[in-house]
Amino acid sequence: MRFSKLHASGNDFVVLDNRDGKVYSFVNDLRLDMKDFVVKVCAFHTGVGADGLILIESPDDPKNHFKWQFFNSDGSVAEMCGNGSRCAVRFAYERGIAGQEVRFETLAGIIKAEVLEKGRRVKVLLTKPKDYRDVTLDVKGTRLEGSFINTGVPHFVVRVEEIDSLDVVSLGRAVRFHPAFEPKGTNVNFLQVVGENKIKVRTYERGVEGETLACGTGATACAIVSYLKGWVKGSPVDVFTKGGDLLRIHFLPDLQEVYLEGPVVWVFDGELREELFL
Ligand SMILES: N[C@@H](CCC[C@H](N)C(=O)O)C(=O)O
Repeated sequence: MRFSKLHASGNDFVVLDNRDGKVYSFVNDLRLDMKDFVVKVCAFHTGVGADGLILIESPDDPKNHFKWQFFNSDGSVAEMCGNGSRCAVRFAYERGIAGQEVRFETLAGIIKAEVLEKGRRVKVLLTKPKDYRDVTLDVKGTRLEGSFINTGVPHFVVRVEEIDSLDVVSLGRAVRFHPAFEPKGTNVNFLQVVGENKIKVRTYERGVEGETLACGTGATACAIVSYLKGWVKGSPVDVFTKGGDLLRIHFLPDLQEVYLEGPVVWVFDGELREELFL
């Protein structure tokens, strides 16, 4: 089973072309379910290793170039993934599934994207931010006065003064499973303002259950909350990620359009063997 490995600012994904349904046949023939398949493929050391897995499928509406199924590395399905979108768009562009302007179907709605620099950069029009509210939590003896916002998937955002020394995994896990966000939980983002229209972000990701090197919808959530709180002046906001890459978040003043832009790397192509699943 052919696969490709791409990463967007260190948020890495296994991408498979499932337009002919072959991935489902492969999984069924092995008497697996998709969750088992995803967990084994995404496992570091014993699998390919990735934060998530993306299936590229034929669109329901022919006006769109493709539909995707997005899975976190724990096998859970997420409605959307900003960095995964950038990888999926690069894959579709290089495989001739789409041109420079791309439209694809997700559980969060139709996502439009633009291919830049022959796919080495991709700019994605995310879903309109929604469900914005302030949230105060007491976790592990710490009071977190933050905000909740949905930028395609749910995000909790809190500003801190010193981000590098933060125990993101411990605090992040406590917030991710907090009753305030039941039943589906939330991604957890910490941000530090590091300049005019510049923030640094670290993210504990739902479904990866750990800190990732970048989170696109998380970076966007932090940029939008920073704008709404007046911590930055406006668009574009530069987001420095854990992995060191810079993501650029563009948006209209009324937030009717919000874009995530950044680099994409196509790492390698490979072949999944059945023995991985035995
Ligand atoms: N890394 C992604 C977010 C992927 C989904 C997230 N883990 C969730 O389950 O909500 C991004 O770049 O947005």
